[in-house]
Order: sequence, then structure tokens, then C-alpha cells
Amino acid sequence: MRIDVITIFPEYLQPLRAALLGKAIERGLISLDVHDLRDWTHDVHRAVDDAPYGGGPGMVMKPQVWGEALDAVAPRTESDEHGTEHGTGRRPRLVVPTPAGRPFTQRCAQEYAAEEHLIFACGRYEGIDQRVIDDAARRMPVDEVSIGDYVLVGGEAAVLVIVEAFARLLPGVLGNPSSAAQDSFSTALDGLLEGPSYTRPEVWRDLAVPDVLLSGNHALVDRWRRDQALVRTFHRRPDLVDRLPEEALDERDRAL
Ligand SMILES: N#Cc1c(-c2ccc3cc[nH]c3c2)n[nH]c1N
Repeated sequence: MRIDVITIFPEYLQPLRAALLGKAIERGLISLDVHDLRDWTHDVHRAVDDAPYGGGPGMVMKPQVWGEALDAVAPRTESDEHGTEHGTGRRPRLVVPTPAGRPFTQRCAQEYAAEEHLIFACGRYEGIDQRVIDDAARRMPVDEVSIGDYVLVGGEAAVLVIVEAFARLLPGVLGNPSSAAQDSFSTALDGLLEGPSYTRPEVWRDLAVPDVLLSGNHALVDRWRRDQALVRTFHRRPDLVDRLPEEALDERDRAL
């Protein structure tokens, strides 16, 4: 998996080289290149933004700089020029975090984990000139995605979230690959939230671990965990309970 990130704050992406992801990079499971957008400016001020057409507050990121940066990171090929789909290698996918994007979900994370090359464009100010996205879309898939219904100052924090979400799904990144299989939102949980977890001691500050988890009866434990997932999801994310598959409705009704 090749990851390129283009940003005016390269240092913001340093956390991707720490901990589990850092180990995956060291082991060659992931290649990460972070590019300073200002390397593609040509003026003394290294300007990357300008006033918005039509007026309004703030500044917009200039198309020329982004165009040159994306051309450098994802060089145009013969098939790009002639608009033909045939090409030897798979095209990179451009991901542009924006509050106006489609929701980034676990399903997106799974899709991104299957890509060979992802390029992340980190906007700042009021965002990136739309023509950058439109031009890129003429030669590669482009996703404008949002990590939630709130507004950040820039795209870098979203890239940290998105990369962590899909990179942990790559073979060899997680120490125990089966843990991802039981994640919240996973197919194994029918998209539900995970229930509560416990470890030693059995009693802590007068709070005891639920007896069923000490029973050694795996069938009972599995049912209890499923019920806990249903109850927690019902209270915190009722929208996810509404999406349960037909075959899970009886146990939903029993648990709730
Ligand atoms: N993804 C995402 C975002 C953002 C975001 C992304 C890019 C820029 C560029 C300037 N401001 C930004 C905010 N805010 N909230 C989200 N869920």
C-alpha cells in the first residue's frame, strides 16, 4: 500500500510514523510519503491561497499549485491523455477530506484497505478550488469524504483518522487480525456497536465483572455479548439497529 499526503503542514502527519503504523512502515507493509504543497509554488511568498470568486470570507487554495503537486505525485500517463481506461498499473485514488464530503465509514475503510495507492489532499482555509477535484477526476477516482458532522481547521486531522482506520485492516498490521473481525460496525456484528469489555481483577472499587463472563460457558458468553451490543446500539445508535438484517430481528426483539 502506497500512501501520499500533500499538505502545507507536513509535521502534522508525523503521528503516522509512530506506534503500530510506524512499525508497518518500517516493515514495508505501507509506504508513506508526505509532501509540502509549497514545494510547487513559484513566487517569493510561496502563496497557496487567494480570495474567493464571488466574494465571501476567508481564502481558497489555488488550483495551479495543487495541479502541479498532483501531477508530480501521480504523473499523467498515455491513457490519461487519451482518456482510455487501459493502463498497466491501477490508478491511484485521490481522497479529499472536507466537511462537505460523503460520510467516511468502516465500509470506506475496508474499500481503502484494498487500494494499491491512495493520495490524500489536505485542504486548509475555506478549502481547495473545485477545479482541482474536477481535473483529477478526469484521470483517477476521487472521493470527497467527511469524518463527521463538525468543522475542523484543515484536512490533516481527518487524514490521520482515515489512514489509521484503513491501515489497521491491512494484513500484518494488527498483531491479532481476528480482533478487527469483531469490531463495532463489522459484518460479524451486523454493523452493531461492540458491547462492554472487562479484565482482571474480578472486583474493582466494588464493581464486579458480570458473572456470565466468569462462567466458562462460551455459548452463554456469546449470547450475553450479543445482547449487550444490541442494547448499547439501541440506546446510542438506534439508526444502526434499524438496519439489522431480517434474520437478526427476532433476537433484537428478545434482547430489547
Ligand atoms: N474530513 C473532514 C472534515 C473537515 C475539514 C476538512 C478539510 C478542511 C480544509 C479546511 N477546513 C477543513 C475541514 N471538517 N470536518 C470534517 N469532518
